[in-house]
Amino acid sequence: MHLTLSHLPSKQDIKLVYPRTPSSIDPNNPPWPAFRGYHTYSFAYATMGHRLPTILGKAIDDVVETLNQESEEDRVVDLVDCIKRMDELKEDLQAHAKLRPIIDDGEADVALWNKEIAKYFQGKDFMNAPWLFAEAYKYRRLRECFSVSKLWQQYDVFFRQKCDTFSRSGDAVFELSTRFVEPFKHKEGLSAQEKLDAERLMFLELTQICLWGNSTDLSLLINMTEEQIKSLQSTGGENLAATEKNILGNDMARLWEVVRDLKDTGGRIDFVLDNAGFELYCDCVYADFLIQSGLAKEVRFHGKRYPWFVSDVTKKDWNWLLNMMVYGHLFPKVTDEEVESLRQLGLRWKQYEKEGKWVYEQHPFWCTGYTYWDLHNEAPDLFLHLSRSDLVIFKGDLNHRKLTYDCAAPPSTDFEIAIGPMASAAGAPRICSLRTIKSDVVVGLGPNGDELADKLDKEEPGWKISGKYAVVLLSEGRPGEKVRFA
Ligand SMILES: O=P(O)(O)OC[C@@]1(O)O[C@H](CO)[C@@H](O)[C@@H]1O
Repeated sequence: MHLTLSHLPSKQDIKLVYPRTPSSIDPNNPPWPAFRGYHTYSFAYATMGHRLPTILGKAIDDVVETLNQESEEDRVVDLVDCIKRMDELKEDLQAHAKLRPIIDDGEADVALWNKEIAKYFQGKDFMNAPWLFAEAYKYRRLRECFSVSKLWQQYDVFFRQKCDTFSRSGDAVFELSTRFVEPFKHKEGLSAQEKLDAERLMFLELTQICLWGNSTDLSLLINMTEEQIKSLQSTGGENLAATEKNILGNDMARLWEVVRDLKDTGGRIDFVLDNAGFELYCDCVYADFLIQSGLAKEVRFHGKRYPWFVSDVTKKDWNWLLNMMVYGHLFPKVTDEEVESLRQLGLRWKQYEKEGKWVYEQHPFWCTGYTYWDLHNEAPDLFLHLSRSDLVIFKGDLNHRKLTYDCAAPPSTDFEIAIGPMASAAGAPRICSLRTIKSDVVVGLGPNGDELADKLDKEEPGWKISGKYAVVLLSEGRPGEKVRFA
């Protein structure tokens, strides 16, 4: 039957109003429209449909390599079961299966995961759940493949890749170690103002080194040649001056003022880490300067409890870096002086750890699907802990996505608005996001940011994922105010 309905009202052009009101925001409904895997031609789609299956395929290859080197039957059998579970996960991913609860494998985050799935993602699948959650969920399921095993619970499928990339970064590693092996000290005869100026210049250059150190993120650079890696990691002064123009939202001058004001007493600075290997090494060079110059008396590094988004830092990666610097033979064709510079640097960093000047931490919240808008509610202990810091530096793209709820906020949106409670809750610390832009969300570009983004969309398609551009954004927070929980 065919109805002719010519007298009904015409369809309305319904306009949703963004940002959503705070009470209607939840993990399935971010403040601005979510990125979802089914948005064909988006980076979310490319990641969910292509990058993640490729990453999983490579991870399976890694486990097979380990299996082929194993001799004990019980270990072999147990590892074969891990591979079966990984195969199932890959099938689920490719079939866009529904997101099931995480098996209770004794990890500290099981309840957080399953609560979020039950409350917001019942019936959702890998493609129609928000990209950030679906992607994080995949890494949690990968963890489960091993955590339910008897003998392979701590196995890291990405460990080989992380070590390889660092060992291919020799030029940049020695460029920095030979410059920073001697503890920081001022030239003779400088006035107080000249000393401060020298510290400011050093701080600004090291901030850029720490920022661009993030360019070599393994999950994106699967097929890079050594030459390409070298050019990305170039740490020379000229290169840094040229790259500053690629920082599209740049609060570095204010960042220096914040850090400078800590000088009298020496502050506490926290790094929420991103990638292992070269990026972590750059973070440590930066943190070393903060300690040496007296700007910080304590640096806390926050890493992941288990392998995460391919290259994120775990405690094992942290230990590996420091021990390789002191004892390793990673780099062929190096001079004795270069080896010694790296060893001295490694020894100094280990000493900081012994003295409690550097502390490595791994709160379970960092490996959940929640964005940092929920940190205050879902990890109050962590919020309280961060609120006592003088400055929390979030490294990299993923942390930036989590700070900003990974949604389509206009590029002109103020960073403080985009990060919600992490800026507005009482006691929120000062926050800085050091991020090379590698995915869709872009905020903090200033009043003309929307036009700038439109221009780049037209002239340089792919500018949001190339890692060529960056932001250094600061939120003042509400430090010193009493933290309150409802
Ligand atoms: O956080 P990082 O290392 O800077 O970048 C991580 C990344 O490569 O992987 C994610 C997509 O899979 C994105 O957040 C980003 O593109």
